[in-house]
Amino acid sequence: MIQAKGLAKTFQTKQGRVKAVAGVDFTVNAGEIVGFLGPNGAGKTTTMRILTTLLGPSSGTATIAGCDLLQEAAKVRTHIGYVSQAGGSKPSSPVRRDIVLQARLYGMSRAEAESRANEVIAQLGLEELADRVIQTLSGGQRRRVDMALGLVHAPKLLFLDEPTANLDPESRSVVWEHIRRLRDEHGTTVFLSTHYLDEADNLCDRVLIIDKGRIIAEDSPQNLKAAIAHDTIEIEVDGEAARAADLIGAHEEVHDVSVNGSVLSVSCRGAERILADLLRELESAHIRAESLRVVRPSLDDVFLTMTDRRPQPDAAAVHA
Ligand SMILES: Nc1ncnc2c1ncn2[C@@H]1O[C@H](COP(=O)(O)OP(=O)(O)OP(=O)(O)O)[C@@H](O)[C@H]1O
Repeated sequence: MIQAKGLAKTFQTKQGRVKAVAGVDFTVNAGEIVGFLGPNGAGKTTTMRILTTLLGPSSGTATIAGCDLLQEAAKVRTHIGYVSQAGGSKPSSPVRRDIVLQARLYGMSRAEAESRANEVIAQLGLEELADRVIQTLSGGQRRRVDMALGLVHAPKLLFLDEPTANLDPESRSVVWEHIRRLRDEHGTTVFLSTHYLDEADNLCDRVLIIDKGRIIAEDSPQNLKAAIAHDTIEIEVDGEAARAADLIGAHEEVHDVSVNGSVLSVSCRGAERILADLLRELESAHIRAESLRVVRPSLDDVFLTMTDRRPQPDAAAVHA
């Protein structure tokens, strides 16, 4: 659905040249929900604006829904929807009227526009709100109206710029549910930027991490977590914690063991694979495990490590 090749954008400013996007290559397949992550100023919005034909690249190209971004920009626009962070709704308009107007702007007759408005209103659960004036809606409700506007022409591909920024947890999960349904029930491909790593983890099949204008990682949240960060097993033992730490530290899959009172923190790969081994070792040394807990790495760990916000011994391997 998206194939970006060497996309780059340099802005000319009074202070000099700003390389916002430094040559990105990536693919988004039909039916995927892909998250675009990166720290402030990494180049997310610039890349999105290029892909949605709002900004010309300095170099590189892309194919969007089978159309060439540069040669067939008008055709690209018929296949995509874009919901910017600011949204596109008119605050003083009632919901249905704004959606019908948007459909008319896409060239639909009044009857077609009204029928399509009813479809997207139902799709986004806006039936009860259809006659309300947009400025009276909550942030989450308004975000769904913005999405309805972006979907009015039934695009194959929807770009969402930080779809749940500043929403409360409940509104966020409602928006997530609608994004999932868009993909599951309508086959829409979704490319979204987000600052929320839990959003990427919960919602996205794959994430792209961009930093300083370059894509530095591209994989499923699960694979990224497995590649970058260790699991931690916390084991509470009944005495002889130092001897237990020596025993466990000798296991080849164990990266590090630290001791705090009677609790061992075991940093390792594949906790579930080695847990039984570790418990057997302790048992044969007559050390009882009182309790244990497995702590999984989060996508935050991946992000902080990959964007060099936190040093990690294995980061270089993933960068390579
Ligand atoms: N029109 C412009 N003129 C000059 N520099 C720009 C322009 N637009 C963006 N930039 C610069 O390009 C870089 C990337 O900006 P961009 O908005 O794409 O980042 P972002 O990843 O979307 O950041 P954020 O998460 O803060 O929205 C930044 O250094 C920004 O200051």
